[in-house]
Amino acid sequence: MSANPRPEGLTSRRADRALSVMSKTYNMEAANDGEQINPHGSVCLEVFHNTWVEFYEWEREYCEAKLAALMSERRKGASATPTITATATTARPTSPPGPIWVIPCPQTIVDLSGVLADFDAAPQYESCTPLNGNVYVGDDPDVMPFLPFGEEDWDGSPLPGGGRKRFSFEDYIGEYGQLAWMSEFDDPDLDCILYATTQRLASMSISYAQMDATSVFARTPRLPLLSVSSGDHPGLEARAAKRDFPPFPTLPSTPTPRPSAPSVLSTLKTQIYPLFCHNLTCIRHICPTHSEDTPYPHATAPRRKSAQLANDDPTPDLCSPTCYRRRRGLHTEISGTIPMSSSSSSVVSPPAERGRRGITGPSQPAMPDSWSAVDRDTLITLLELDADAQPCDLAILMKKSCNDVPSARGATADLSGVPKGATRVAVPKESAAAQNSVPADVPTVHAIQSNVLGVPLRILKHRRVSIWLLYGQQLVDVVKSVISPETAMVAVEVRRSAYGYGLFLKESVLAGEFLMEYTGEAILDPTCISRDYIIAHRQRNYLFALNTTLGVDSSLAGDPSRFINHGNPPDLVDGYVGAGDGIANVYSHVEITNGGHGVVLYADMDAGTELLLDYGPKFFKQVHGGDDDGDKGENEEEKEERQIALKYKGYWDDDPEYGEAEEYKE
Ligand SMILES: C[S@@+](CC[C@H](N)C(=O)[O-])C[C@H]1O[C@@H](n2cnc3c(N)ncnc32)[C@H](O)[C@@H]1O
Repeated sequence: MSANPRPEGLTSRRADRALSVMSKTYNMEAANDGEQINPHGSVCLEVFHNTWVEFYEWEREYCEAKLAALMSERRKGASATPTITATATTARPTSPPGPIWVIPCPQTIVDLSGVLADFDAAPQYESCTPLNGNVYVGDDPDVMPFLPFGEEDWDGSPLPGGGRKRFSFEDYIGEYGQLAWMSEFDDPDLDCILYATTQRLASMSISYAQMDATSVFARTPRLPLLSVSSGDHPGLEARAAKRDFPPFPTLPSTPTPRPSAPSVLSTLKTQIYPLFCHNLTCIRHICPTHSEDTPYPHATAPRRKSAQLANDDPTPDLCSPTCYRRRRGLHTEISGTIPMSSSSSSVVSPPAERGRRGITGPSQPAMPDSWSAVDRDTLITLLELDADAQPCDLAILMKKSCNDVPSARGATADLSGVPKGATRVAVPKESAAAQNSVPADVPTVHAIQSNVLGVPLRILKHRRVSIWLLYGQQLVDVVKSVISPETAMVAVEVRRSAYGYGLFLKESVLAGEFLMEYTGEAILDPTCISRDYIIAHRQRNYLFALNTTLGVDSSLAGDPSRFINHGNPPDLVDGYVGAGDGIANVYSHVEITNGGHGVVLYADMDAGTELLLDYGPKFFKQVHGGDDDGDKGENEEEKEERQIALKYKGYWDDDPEYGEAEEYKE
């Protein structure tokens, strides 16, 4: 592919030299320090050296392949488009002191021949790291991360009174202790190489402790290995947990896998639930106010058979045409209570059940072939929490076909009807009517749902189960992991819109349906304030109110919901000044989601529609400089009010249940 000569051997010659320098330095320093040469030291050095060489060889090929893949789509319709012929040469960063960094830096040469020249200029937008949940940042480090160029005026246009509005450098710099270039450079490639090295060494049965003991990797304060932290610098493992890796062999695949559903759910059952305050509004794991003991609810036998449950749903219209209940005519043809007996002639078995009966006689229905062991465990746990959960709700939660759920549900039950794996509780043999009534003194499925799953129906209908827990001072993802973020979110795409980019639906959604969570960095007030300068300068605000303590900012990390533009409230005749003509079709709500408060978005509309959310009355006036001289004309009180409005541009949820994030106050 490349017309340019590749620098064969260059990288490895340099790396060879580097190894010899490193070995000498290592041995010399160890000798100087009177240390014994660690027998693992040379192995660590050699593996590091080889990994370094391989990484940069791989990186060049990877970048070229990526470029080619990115261009292939464009080429299809653009045969005559001119191409760039050039070779980009990037040098690795030069060396700060330290044994590892005496390595002469190799050059990476990326061949750009064949890259199309006519890329469309994209609308301005902030780059963003993808997230599938809020990350708690709190306060930014005391380092100024952004230095606008001198020529970047407010927006390039003259102000009404003459002159041009410029970025307020002095105020902005005052927010930080030092400038970014004054702080030490953390090379992300070096973390990749180090991490891959440690994985390789581990596979050679060299333990992390042994690697650390060589001190090969820990000689400079910037490179503590694994969990070792020096000063404010987190160890390699802590850094690795917070980043995505490129797909270099032996690096963890991205995104970092979340704990699998069974382990999350069994943790919930055995470890977290007993510590969790049963009061839904309480966020403490050991709660001094609501101190009652709340044991994990006993699984109860289902009181209803699938066919009966089909009749319970008060909102049958929510079902799709493929719903098993529709196919069996249950919505329209059967009214009243379906007889309890499975031998009742009016109850038609779902296809899977019928098939099994034909072969094996009157045995249990089987798990559908497409269901994995994790699916099965998830279903069992959900049935343990609510043995009589609606099959259609389960189908939504599990993202499975409605038709599959009844047979899967049947397959989890043994003859007495208790889900397999559940703690058995004797179910008195009573009349059907008595079984259907909920005894007052037993923690019922409704109580269980209130305690564990939050508001049951709403959550079930909105495709998500979320729970908020503090466990051992850590925020723990619990049930939401059952549903992967991808499947819990409706299909959307980011396209150009009237205001830069916008977010559009790719599938129709129902009234009030859960769309997605607005994720980003959960930041505290001082960080909100220091980021205000950038917001005002770029005139793009991605900061959303979360609670009294935190804002969620998706300017640096977030999900596609960050592209939702503003729409005026439908009942506001003239809209807000400077806010365009669009009408809001999305509403937001602060709810308890996995790991803490989260902003969630709901909607009602057809595929292709652009999602628009009402940013609130003050947003455009105060964020987008309705005031001619910006901050200058404000007194302190006005400034504070503006900053608060900025932070809380979203809707306040004044429900006391979601009031304050106590854990962040401490
Ligand atoms: C959360 S971002 C929305 C995504 C943004 N359009 C982008 O391209 O990244 C909010 C910013 O979009 C712009 N915006 C959104 N809705 C707008 C509207 N109705 N009128 C003018 N600007 C709008 C403003 O710059 C606002 O600060």
